[in-house]
Amino acid sequence: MSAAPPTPLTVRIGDVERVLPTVRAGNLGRVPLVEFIGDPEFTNAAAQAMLPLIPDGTELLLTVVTNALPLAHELSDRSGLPYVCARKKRRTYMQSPLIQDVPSLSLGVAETLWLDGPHAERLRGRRVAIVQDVVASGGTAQALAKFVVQAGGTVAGYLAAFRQGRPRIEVAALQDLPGRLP
Ligand SMILES: O=P(O)(O)OC[C@H]1O[C@H](OP(=O)(O)OP(=O)(O)O)[C@H](O)[C@@H]1O
Repeated sequence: MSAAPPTPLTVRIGDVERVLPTVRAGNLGRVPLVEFIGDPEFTNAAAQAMLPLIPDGTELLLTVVTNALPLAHELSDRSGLPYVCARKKRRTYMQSPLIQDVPSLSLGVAETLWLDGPHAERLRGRRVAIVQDVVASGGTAQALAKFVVQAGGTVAGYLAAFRQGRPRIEVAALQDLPGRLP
């Protein structure tokens, strides 16, 4: 007998509704997949709804490629706050980049984040909010927070469109998603 097909999870942000596909992710098993890339309507709705989640006193947003980037861009545009983006690959043009490892327990892959030196410089002395599409274990958020501290800034807080499961940091999110699906 074959297993029953997974029940799709439907989310709604403002007027925009999406059915999230279900994927297998590392040792998490099946999880709902959030994709902002290629979906400006969903991205814009999330960015608009996230505006009130930006901590008071925030001077700059910090995010990371890939899926969080369009969201942070729209949030920056709407809030008027500048943003900086960490990468997941070292680029040849980077100058004295800061480096942080993310030992991702949830997705089952370790990752290295790179923040170009001139971008790191923009964090110095600033109150920085960390922006993500999804926070699951919180490992990526913690690595981004280390960049802020390394660069001489302070972490104003963490915000995400979705909180998945039980992250090890306190994050303001629009909605909760199950950490794993049955
Ligand atoms: O809280 P954590 O357990 O660290 O997981 C959260 C991260 O995982 C996802 O990224 P993904 O690895 O899918 O990369 P992508 O955005 O480059 O697709 C998501 O976009 C977050 O950045």
